Amino acid sequence: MIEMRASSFDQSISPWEPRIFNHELAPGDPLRGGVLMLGNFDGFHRGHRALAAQARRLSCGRPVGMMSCEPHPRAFFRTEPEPFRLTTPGSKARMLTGAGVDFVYQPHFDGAFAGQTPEEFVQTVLVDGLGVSHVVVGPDFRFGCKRAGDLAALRKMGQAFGFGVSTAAKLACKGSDVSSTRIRKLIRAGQMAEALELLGGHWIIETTRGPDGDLRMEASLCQPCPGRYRARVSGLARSPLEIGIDIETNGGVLPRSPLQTAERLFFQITGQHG
Ligand SMILES: Cc1cc2nc3c(=O)[nH]c(=O)nc-3n(C[C@H](O)[C@H](O)[C@H](O)COP(=O)(O)O)c2cc1C
Ligand SMILES: Nc1ncnc2c1ncn2[C@@H]1O[C@H](COP(=O)(O)OP(=O)(O)O)[C@@H](O)[C@H]1O
Repeated sequence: MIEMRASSFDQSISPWEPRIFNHELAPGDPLRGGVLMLGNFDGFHRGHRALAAQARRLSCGRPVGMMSCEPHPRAFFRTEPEPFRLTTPGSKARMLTGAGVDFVYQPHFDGAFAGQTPEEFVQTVLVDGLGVSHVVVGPDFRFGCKRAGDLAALRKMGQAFGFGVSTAAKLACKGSDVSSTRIRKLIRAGQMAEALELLGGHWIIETTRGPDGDLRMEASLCQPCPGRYRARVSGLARSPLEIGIDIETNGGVLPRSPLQTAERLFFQITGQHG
């Protein structure tokens, strides 16, 4: 376990958003041969960012990718009360900006995908489908049918198939691991400042405009306590960069400054008022 420091991740590279796809890579695709991080990466918190920094350090110019299943396995298996997600695919891509991640492999998580044995997943997805040269996982990463595969199994298969496997110590804050579950609890409990610290300083939420014209958080997103938050909004030519937003109990989002009309808006929450 490594205790978190104020600026322990590298935000300096890849200012663009990653390429997102859910299919295998054709022979000759420049993304084949990459370094792939495995997990779900909901929220892309500072533990995830530490893993991404490690993948980037190992890459030596090879593409860096992230696997991120859709829907989230916890939604598929109904092991988490909804709504729980910290990121939608769109907001996760924005959270990834600047983190040095070139692509997101986003397979559809269904019964057939979940039913693959660890060996089938490695052979079909990692080796044949993506042609990975290296994978990076946290020490507790599990994969394959009934979560049968672990780090030791992955290392063994890496040797057999000729790809490298690296891990990183879990990043911790105040003595406990940084995790998506911990951040969800903080957000629900109204402890936004601490949640934002673990997320790396900001949380990007996706909103859509309902038939009544009001903005609402995407239904799958974890609901913060109602209240006023500081936010930045991007992609609107004539709108202020920094605004206040009120988040209501039902996930309604009311900007405190007039904004141009848009069907879909991403707000980067940076703090809470009062
Ligand atoms: C090929 C593959 C198959 C999986 N099959 C299962 C499964 O049968 N049961 C399960 O709970 N999770 C399965 N998972 C999901 C992961 O183990 C998943 O990350 C985990 O359930 C949720 O992780 P968390 O509890 O660490 O958030 C599978 C993942 C992969 C990549
Ligand atoms: N605090 C952390 N430090 C380092 N790696 C982490 C941390 N939290 C998760 N990981 C790793 O990141 C990958 C994605 O983890 P995931 O299970 O999606 O996140 P979480 O555990 O936060 O729900 C996995 O390989 C996991 O082991």
